[in-house]
Formats: sequence, structure tokens, C-alpha cells
Amino acid sequence: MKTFIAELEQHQAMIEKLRTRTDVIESAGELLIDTLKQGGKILLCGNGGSAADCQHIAAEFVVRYEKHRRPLAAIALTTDSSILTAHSNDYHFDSVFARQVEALGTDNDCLIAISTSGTSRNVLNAAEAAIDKGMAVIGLTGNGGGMLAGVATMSIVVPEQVTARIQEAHILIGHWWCGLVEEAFHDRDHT
Ligand SMILES: O=C(CO)[C@@H](O)[C@H](O)[C@H](O)[C@H](O)COP(=O)(O)O
Ligand SMILES: [Zn+2]
Repeated sequence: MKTFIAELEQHQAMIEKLRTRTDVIESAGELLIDTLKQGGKILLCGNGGSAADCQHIAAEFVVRYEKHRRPLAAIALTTDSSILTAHSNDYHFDSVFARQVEALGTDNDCLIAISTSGTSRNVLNAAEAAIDKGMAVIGLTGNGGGMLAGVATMSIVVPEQVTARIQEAHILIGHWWCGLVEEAFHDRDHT
């Protein structure tokens, strides 16, 4: 049985490796700030645990992270059960996020496409649809980046193979972006 200490050690090793991705993580944070300052919105998509990350991060933008500031435009494409089921039932699950990008995206917007493997077809299709619309795409991935790293405008490839470690890195990065963005929009009359 793997001990909890072994799990912690694996997590710490992931954190150390993440240092090598600092520049692109910071650049992506600046892109998010620019997108919102120019009136664009942030769309997010991913499967499974990454779907949860999408709605988690969207909630921090729309509501708050740690400080009071104006609401920020973000939509998780993973949450509307009618859209998800109608599209998957009538068309295909592979295009369930791309369809929403086509419906909602504009060239001011940015898509955060999350896939630990970088190979999930519905995430790749969403990234391609976003590029076709002139949107910026931040690929949040791992495992060498898969095809997502080739499609996205900029990619954060967590240098890990274990899905859980990659997901832990993703939410750490997502939270850091939330703090950075919040600082840029912070209403200094409130806390
Ligand atoms: O949370 C986990 C594993 O930790 C799973 O639900 C995982 O997200 C799912 O298997 C996803 O379908 C994996 O998709 P992806 O990250 O490779 O795009
Ligand atoms: Zn999980």
C-alpha cells in the first residue's frame, strides 16, 4: 500500500518540477488580465476532475477569490446539463465543448482548455474551434502536452505523468491566476 507520506513526497516532487514552468504560467496570467480588461470573457472546458476545476475557477472569477472586486466574466462549459446531454445525444460528445465555443466565443475571449493527457477529443475540438474564432487558448495539460500543446496559443505542460499530480498542479496554477487577476481588479475601498 502506498503510504500518505509517499503521496506527499510525490506531490512535493511535482511542485519542484513546476518551477520550470514559471514563465509561461505568468504569461498566461497576464493574458487573462488583458482579456478581462478588454471586455472579453474566459471560457473553460475539461473532463472529469478537470470539469470540476473549470467550474471551480469560473466561480472564483464571477463571484470572488479572496478580495472584493467587480464580477469578472467566466463560463465553465461543463455545467449546463441540458446543453451537455442534448448535444451528446443528438450529435456527439466529441463536439460538446466546441459547440458552446462556437455559440458563445468572440475574438476578445480566451479559452482555458484543461486536459491532463492533452488528448481528450472534445477538449481538442474546443481548442480548434476557439482558434478558428480568433480566441486565445491556454492549454493546461501534462504528460508531454499531447496534441493540445500543439493547438493552444500557449501551453502549460505540467512535467508529470500521474493524472492526480497533474490535476493538483492545475488547481494550484488556477488559484494563482485567480489571485493575480483579483489583484488587477481589486477595489481598494473594500477588502
Ligand atoms: O479526476 C480524475 C482522475 O483523477 C478523472 O475523473 C479524470 O479527470 C477523467 O478520467 C478524465 O476523463 C481525464 O481526461 P483528460 O484529463 O485526459 O483530458
Ligand atoms: Zn480525480
